[in-house]
Amino acid sequence: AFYYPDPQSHLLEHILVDNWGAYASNFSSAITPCTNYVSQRGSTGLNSGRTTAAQWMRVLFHDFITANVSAGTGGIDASIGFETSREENKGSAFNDSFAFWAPYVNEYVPMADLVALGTVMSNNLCGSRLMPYQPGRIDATAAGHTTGVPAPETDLEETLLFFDRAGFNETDSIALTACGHTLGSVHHGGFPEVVDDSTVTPTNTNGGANFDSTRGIFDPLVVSEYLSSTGEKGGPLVTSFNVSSRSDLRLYESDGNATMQALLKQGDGFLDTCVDLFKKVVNTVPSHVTLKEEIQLMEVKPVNVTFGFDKDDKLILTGTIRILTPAGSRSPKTLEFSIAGKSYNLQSDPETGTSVFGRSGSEYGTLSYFSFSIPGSKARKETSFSVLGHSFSLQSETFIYPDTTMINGAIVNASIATSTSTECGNLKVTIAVPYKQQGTLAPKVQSQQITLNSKSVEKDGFKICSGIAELENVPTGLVSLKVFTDGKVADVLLVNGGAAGW
Ligand code: HEM
Repeated sequence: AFYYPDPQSHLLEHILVDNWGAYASNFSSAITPCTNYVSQRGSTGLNSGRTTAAQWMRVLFHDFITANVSAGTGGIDASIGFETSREENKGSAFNDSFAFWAPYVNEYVPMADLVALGTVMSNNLCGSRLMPYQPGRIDATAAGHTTGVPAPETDLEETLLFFDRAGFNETDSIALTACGHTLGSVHHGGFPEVVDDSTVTPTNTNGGANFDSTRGIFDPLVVSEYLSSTGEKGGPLVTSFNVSSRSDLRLYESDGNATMQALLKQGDGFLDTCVDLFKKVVNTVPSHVTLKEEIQLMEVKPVNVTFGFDKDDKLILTGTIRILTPAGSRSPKTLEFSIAGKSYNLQSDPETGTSVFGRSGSEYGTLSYFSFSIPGSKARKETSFSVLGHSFSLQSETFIYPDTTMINGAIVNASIATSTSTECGNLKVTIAVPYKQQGTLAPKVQSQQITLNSKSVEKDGFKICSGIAELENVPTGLVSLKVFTDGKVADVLLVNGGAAGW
């Protein structure tokens, strides 16, 4: 199958862009609306007083703040998953978030990239600016050695030391804390020393006391309400009945409120400041990690493109083209698809989706989809096709045949179509599988080889080689198969999106 521009960028672009409607990634729905709590269903969730979009940012903060930038250790590496029993990481955010993210982990998407992505999504969907996103983080295999997360009772000096260790000066620490504390709440359930039980009600069962009057909107309100002592007055870490729990007050006042005043003056520019600071946080990684290029939005994106065989066992090339139309423009009803000097007129599918990309004001971009099925006689031996002047590469020499490549429980069946002159035994097939692991809710990816039988069948001039393998356990998410010819990857197939609904 073909993933543009590559499997990793495709998967992450899908989460970022395909927000709602047809082919949506289920990632966005967790924080739609932004007050949503995804970890409990129905009225239990609605009345929980918890906010998934906020939890995701708190997870980022706790994974990040134990970074020691001068030693090059820690930062965004998902080590927080191993550290949830530490007193400094109390609260439900960590396990809730990792449980939701776990099905999205696979060979191309480590948990650490999802920790970063969670905050990017919270910014993108909940009223902030679109945040740039670079993948390439590497998951820690154990808890980090460094401890020390600021808690409500931590004194100012130590709080600033923790931030400094992670590369943040006083001004940026104040601003980052205000940016984080524009979403969500402090909960009596977890922090009774900050919030008393008066907040616990049938419609707020965990007793969430909000940081500002809009707990689901990324806005500068936390700053203005703090400075004017209106609304939530900066929230429980400013106003707590327990003076020693007023950590935000101590921090904001540490420079005589100069930073908070400056943030207020910025107006909506506060959002740009937050994006810059969050960018620094998500990109704080251990020194052995090099982040990759930013994920680029694809206005024209082929998805699910693969060679296969039709009911008469003839080769076909199938897939769907996704077109993003910005708000205010009309999405196309037809589309020209060109291959081998011939053009095909595609009709749009009835179902469309929407995206924060292409957004203008309160209107979203529209995603429309155009399915295609091209006879193999036209596509075979071609090395590319094109749509709206964008060219996409292809090959049909050796491919994983999706119809008979599947996973049932822990059993994998793989089929490879290749030239009739190839020996099945000369093809190498590997599978990378995410499994549960001890000590963290983050799955761990392991690879193994699939041996192909020497027996084969023929279809439309191809030899089909097959093999079966048993996995050590049932996968927790998407598995990736690769076929190699002469030591080079000839084709990749992503199988079994599962709960993540890839
Ligand atoms: C002095 C530093 C900080 C302290 C002492 C602190 C402390 C806390 C506490 C006690 C909570 C309540 C958690 C709960 O009840 O579930 C909380 C919530 C939160 N914190 Fe902080 N925090 C600090 C800085 C930050 C920073 C820098 C960020 C973001 C980058 C951040 C993001 C959040 C978010 C989004 C929530 C809401 C979580 C929810 O609603 O579930 N915090 N913080």
